[in-house]
Amino acid sequence: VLFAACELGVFDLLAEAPGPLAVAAVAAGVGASYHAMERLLDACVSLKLLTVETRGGQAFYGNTEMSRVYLSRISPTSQCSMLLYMARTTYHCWGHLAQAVREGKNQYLQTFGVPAEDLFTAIYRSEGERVQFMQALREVWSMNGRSVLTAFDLSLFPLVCDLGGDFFKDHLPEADLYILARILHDWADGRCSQLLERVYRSCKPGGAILVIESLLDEDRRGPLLTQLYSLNMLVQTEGQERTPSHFHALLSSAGFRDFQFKKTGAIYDAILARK
Ligand SMILES: C[S@@+](CC[C@H](N)C(=O)[O-])C[C@H]1O[C@@H](n2cnc3c(N)ncnc32)[C@H](O)[C@@H]1O
Repeated sequence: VLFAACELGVFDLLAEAPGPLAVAAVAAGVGASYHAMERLLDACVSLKLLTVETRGGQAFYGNTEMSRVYLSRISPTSQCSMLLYMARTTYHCWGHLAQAVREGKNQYLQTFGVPAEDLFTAIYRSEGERVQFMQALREVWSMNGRSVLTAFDLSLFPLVCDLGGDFFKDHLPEADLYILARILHDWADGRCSQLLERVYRSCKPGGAILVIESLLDEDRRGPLLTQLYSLNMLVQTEGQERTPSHFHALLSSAGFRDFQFKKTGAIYDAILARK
């Protein structure tokens, strides 16, 4: 329901309207069937995605505060691109979850007919898909960027490296701080170790690595969102979400020390380790 309402532009139309709109106006505004739109809007109301008020026997629909802030494209904290990416890509991969659990691997071949030996060739299987994924990735930082970047005092590290090129093969520049946000969760332990060892070798003495990921509780009993992300990593990548001690083991075997982690209380958490 959420995906369809986003895809149809219902939240955008309501965000730009001077006030709540009747079904006919919404259906005409987004080019949809009246009767079908009425059902979608009513489901959105029950899901607390929309408000409804009745005047003169007619229902008028508007955005809830949450929809206004996160679901309309004109909002600076919009999450629309991520929702569209989830609707068009992630959701389809989840349809093969049972098979992913049987095989222990992602479902690009079954879902989209593309082999996933080279993971990001499958993820970026068309230019449109690459652009959609990039736009989607950016959005979360409008909500969660501040909490991960203020988790530690980063003023000690003047030269920061955002890894580009092919980080498994290309030369990595020397820097005081390397930020790996949502990178390690794409990869199995062996590939993570390979990358972390490369980062360690390039890192200046006294420098650090900042890993930004959604951390599982040490006993793996939660948070539910992170457990679901970990299943998402199964259907879409070669990786998983990890506990702090799992990250500690990976980082310390690459040479890093002084491991610290901070749970931010939001989706993504932060880990800092020093060379
Ligand atoms: C889940 S995204 C995270 C992107 C960004 N750090 C963020 O948090 O928004 C993983 C990123 O890793 C990049 N990537 C995958 N393989 C790579 C490689 N071999 N070298 C460099 N970047 C790579 C992808 O292009 C993608 O942008």
